[in-house]
Amino acid sequence: MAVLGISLIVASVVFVLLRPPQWLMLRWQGFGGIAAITDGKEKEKAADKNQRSRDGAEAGVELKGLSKTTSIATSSGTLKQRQPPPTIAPPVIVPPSIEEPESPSTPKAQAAKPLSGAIPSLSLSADSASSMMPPPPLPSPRLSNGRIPSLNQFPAPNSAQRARGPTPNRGPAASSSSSGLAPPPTLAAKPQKPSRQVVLTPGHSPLDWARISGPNADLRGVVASTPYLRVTPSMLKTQTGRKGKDAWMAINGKVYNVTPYARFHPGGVPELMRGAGRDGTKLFGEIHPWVNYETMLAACLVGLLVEESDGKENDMDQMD
Ligand code: HEM
Repeated sequence: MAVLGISLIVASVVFVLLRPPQWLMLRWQGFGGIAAITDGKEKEKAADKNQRSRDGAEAGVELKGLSKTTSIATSSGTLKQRQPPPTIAPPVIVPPSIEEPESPSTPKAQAAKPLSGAIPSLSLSADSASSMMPPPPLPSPRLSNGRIPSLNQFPAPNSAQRARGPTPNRGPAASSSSSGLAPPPTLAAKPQKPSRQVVLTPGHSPLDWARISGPNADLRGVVASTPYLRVTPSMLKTQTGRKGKDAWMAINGKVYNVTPYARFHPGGVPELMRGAGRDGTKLFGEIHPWVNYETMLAACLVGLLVEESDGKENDMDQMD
């Protein structure tokens, strides 16, 4: 029984091989893998070419005319050989010199001749490169000074990330234009200028001044029982620190005796005396507006700066 079944299968296979049905032929044609052989001469020729095409298929040779209708010609009445479907060859470049004119009436399989055994390969010649992706753009032209322009500024000057309008003033460090981490400007910010401080004599440091000008200290230079005075500009003008008199200075409406503080002044005595006998509010604010003069000179407060007429009408002792 098994022998009978195997025999039937073998007979079927032999029959299909010898007389392949039409639908099977079309499918093979779709794969481009069958060629017709018309006579015995061509049969041998094709067999030889098939062998070479199988060898050359891996090398990228092309079978021409395979998409055209082919049939198994039986002009001689003999069963013709059928070549197996070749492997799908990768796209190759066929030089025009090996193209042969085809007759439209006699489609036939034709294996492309191998290029003298050489394996076709892609080349980067000018012709082939023209159909490829264009190369990346060349770098920007050099500047007049020969240097390649670079993005040393981020964001770029024309970037949308850059704020419009003039560059905001971020304090003294903004002039360097390289640091955006400068502290925000405040009224207490200290400008970056060369220091004009002087070397204080021993015993005249800020700590020494804080010690001697404590809460209970009285450094006004007047009789201890004297109340706060109403100081007119003419009175203030006489207190210049010369001719044995103390130096008074008005700052924001308050009059201080700055003589005790002079040798403790970090800016030096001459600088301090520039405001002696006058209203030094503007001068003081131009140099060091951050200095807490009210606390430092609390023990030196003489009185209040008043108008000239107020000083004449009222007695200085009546000042509160
Ligand atoms: C209005 C007259 C004054 C002038 C012309 C003057 C001038 C100066 C100058 C030039 C400096 C050095 C600034 C620097 O570091 O380069 C300085 C520092 C200083 N002055 Fe005056 N000063 C005056 C009044 C005062 C008064 C009344 C006080 C008292 C509260 C005072 C307290 C200080 C302090 C504490 C410093 C050190 C500031 C710091 O290190 O930041 N100055 N002054």
